[in-house]
Amino acid sequence: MTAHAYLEISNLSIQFPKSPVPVLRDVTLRIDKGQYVSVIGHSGCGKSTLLNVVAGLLPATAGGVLLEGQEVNTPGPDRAVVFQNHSLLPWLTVTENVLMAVELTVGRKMSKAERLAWTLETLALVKMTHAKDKRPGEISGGMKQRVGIARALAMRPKVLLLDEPFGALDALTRAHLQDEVMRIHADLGCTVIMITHDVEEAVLLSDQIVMLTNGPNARVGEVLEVGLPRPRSRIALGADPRFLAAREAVLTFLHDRHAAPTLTAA
Ligand SMILES: Nc1ncnc2c1ncn2[C@@H]1O[C@H](COP(=O)(O)OP(=O)(O)OP(=O)(O)O)[C@@H](O)[C@H]1O
Repeated sequence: MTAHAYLEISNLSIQFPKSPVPVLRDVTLRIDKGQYVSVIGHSGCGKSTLLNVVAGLLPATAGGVLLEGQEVNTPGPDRAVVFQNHSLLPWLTVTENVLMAVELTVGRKMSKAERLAWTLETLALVKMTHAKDKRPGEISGGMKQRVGIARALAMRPKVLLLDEPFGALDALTRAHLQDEVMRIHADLGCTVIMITHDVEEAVLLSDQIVMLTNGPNARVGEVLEVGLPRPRSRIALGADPRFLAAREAVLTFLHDRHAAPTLTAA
């Protein structure tokens, strides 16, 4: 018998109750501790569904997920999710939004002062100290997403699950946040699974890119190892043949071999 990987998704199939076919079929992935893994595939192929199973928000129809050998079947602070739309509580300040997550998870054994210190430390990690007393309505979209990331990081999760975290941001803000997430990943060493539609983002950030085939019955079509050394600079990589080759491989998968269903049907 082979040893378990740090995070192991085994023969996972998901079928929603009223659907005649599974969304995902027989998905198997082995992810090492500290790896940054992106999942890419056409709209509707089941990326969020996969992430929700790892988060423990959705049960597997067949197969399952193991984290450090333990079966995942409920949500837990060891797996924190960041969604595309930050979902901050508008009546709480930035500090209070993060503090709430701390109080519900890692802060249970801390004093009030320790919880606040932990919260402020996490806000510093995402460079949001300057806006700690503002409410979500008073800060930009990019800043809200930073707070959403801080709220997840405040739990110091083993696995950070990012569901298109930069999808709603303009290109410049997006680039800044990608750089921040790369730095945080290097600093904290957490394992990351990120869903994205952006091929360059996937190559820039990831150790591994998991490409899903079109749904229903989506499966892992290919896994690309991105061997680019870290730390990575977007400027330097722009002309790096290894970066360009990785980008080309993902684009070929998505647009030649597994074109969007609407395109092939046309
Ligand atoms: N709770 C649910 N009940 C029934 N069907 C669902 C449910 N959630 C998702 N689906 C269906 O499962 C399929 C995969 O959805 P999912 O959101 O995982 O795709 P995705 O790859 O993340 O899409 P996108 O890139 O557009 O966000 C879709 O056909 C969707 O309609």
